[in-house]
Amino acid sequence: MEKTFLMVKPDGVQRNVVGEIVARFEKKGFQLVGAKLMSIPRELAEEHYGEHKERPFFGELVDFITSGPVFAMVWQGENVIATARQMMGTTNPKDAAPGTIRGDFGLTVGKNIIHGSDSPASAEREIGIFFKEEELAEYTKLIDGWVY
Ligand SMILES: Nc1ncnc2c1ncn2[C@@H]1O[C@@H]2COP(=O)(O)O[C@H]2[C@H]1O
Repeated sequence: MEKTFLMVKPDGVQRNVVGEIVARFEKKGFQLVGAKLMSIPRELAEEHYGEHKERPFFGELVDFITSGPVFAMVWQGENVIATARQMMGTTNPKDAAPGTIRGDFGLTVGKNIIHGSDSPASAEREIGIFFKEEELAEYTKLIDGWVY
């Protein structure tokens, strides 16, 4: 079963939408296998956003993601990487469709509420950066028979 890394960014935590975001993925049928509220150390933020190192907004991005606690999560389910990105909406909330997380809660690309892995390789890398093996729960939900 596919896993992805999702993170409510500092703006989402401050704006009290953690519960609503978790509820959306739960209601969709995905399974939460790991979660924690945490402050990201600068080095971890730089590693997480390493692919953007040469971008002009890199410093701003790292400053922002370390500016307050984030809610880091691992979710599991069929096609969860792509489906979660659809549920998040486009990176820039100004283009995100209503009904998506960024479309409903965000206004600017710098404060776009949520991050989600964009491929199986980045999901594996990001889960490994943020979570230890023992922080992830493997369990069965009886309701899965009504989801799949
Ligand atoms: N022009 C920009 N200025 C500031 N931040 C940006 C810009 N473009 C992209 N980003 C951020 O860079 C982030 C990289 O991955 P995220 O999906 O977390 O969401 C992206 C945006 O929040």
